Amino acid sequence: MSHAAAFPAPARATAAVAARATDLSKVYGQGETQVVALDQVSVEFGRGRFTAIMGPSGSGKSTLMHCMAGLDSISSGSALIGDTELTGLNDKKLTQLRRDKIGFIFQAFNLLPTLTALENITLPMDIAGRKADRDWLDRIVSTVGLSGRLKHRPAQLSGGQQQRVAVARALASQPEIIFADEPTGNLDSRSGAEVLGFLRNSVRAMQQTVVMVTHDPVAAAYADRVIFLADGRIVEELYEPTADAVLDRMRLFDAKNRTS
Ligand SMILES: Nc1ncnc2c1ncn2[C@@H]1O[C@H](COP(=O)(O)OP(=O)(O)OP(=O)(O)O)[C@@H](O)[C@H]1O
Repeated sequence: MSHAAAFPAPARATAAVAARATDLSKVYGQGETQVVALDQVSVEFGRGRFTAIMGPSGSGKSTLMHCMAGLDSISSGSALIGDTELTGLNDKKLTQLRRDKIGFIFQAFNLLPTLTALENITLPMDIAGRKADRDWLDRIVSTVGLSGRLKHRPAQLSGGQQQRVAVARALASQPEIIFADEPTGNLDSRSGAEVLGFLRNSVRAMQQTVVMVTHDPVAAAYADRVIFLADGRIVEELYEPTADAVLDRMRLFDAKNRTS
């Protein structure tokens, strides 16, 4: 009997996928003020892959990320993190899932000002009552280039360094998936490149799964794959993107929008 036959297809498919949306819809409001923010979106985020989500303002990028991360409820369809279906989880279970399986990186670094860099990095694990794996932590801290800065407080760090602390914090617990919302939006291009390079490294060297919302074609080019949203639907995908290829697609969508 072949190995393929020994492992049923759904189990193998699940193992390679860190998160999945199936016919996911999100509707805000009712009646005349109703907005369909996501319209039956189906997408898989492969484990150990770096995916960028792009699209015009209002196309549903943040909504997709928030629904997948259990930060917002979904109207219909399903959203899975690993094998866990988010719909039906109560608030306590959702909080646990976010804490244990998901890492977050936001545009505003969201560090606690009174804690040192190291304390910020280990905070989520401290709250969860989990001990950070020392070797893993050392590896993250040295890869992210913060070894000499661990006792500094956020105000004593540059924007790029602060965001690298936030990236290290997201990586510390080796989450199933990291969601990054415009992680370089507040950074100059050099600091942004450092943060993105580090995120890409964490995918290559540590098999981390990263999903990142961005408006920036240069940032998107760090990803393995770019998904384009328009009006709450996935309209295009690009693998191994270059900034130029991403820019071309964006221009194409703009032109289509102007003529439709
Ligand atoms: N809480 C809410 N209540 C009502 N409508 C909302 C809410 N949040 C988002 N929307 C609407 O849903 C649609 C998708 O919004 P979303 O924030 O996901 O877009 P986006 O692609 O992330 O935009 P941007 O690039 O501007 O951040 C928009 O039309 C928005 O106005």
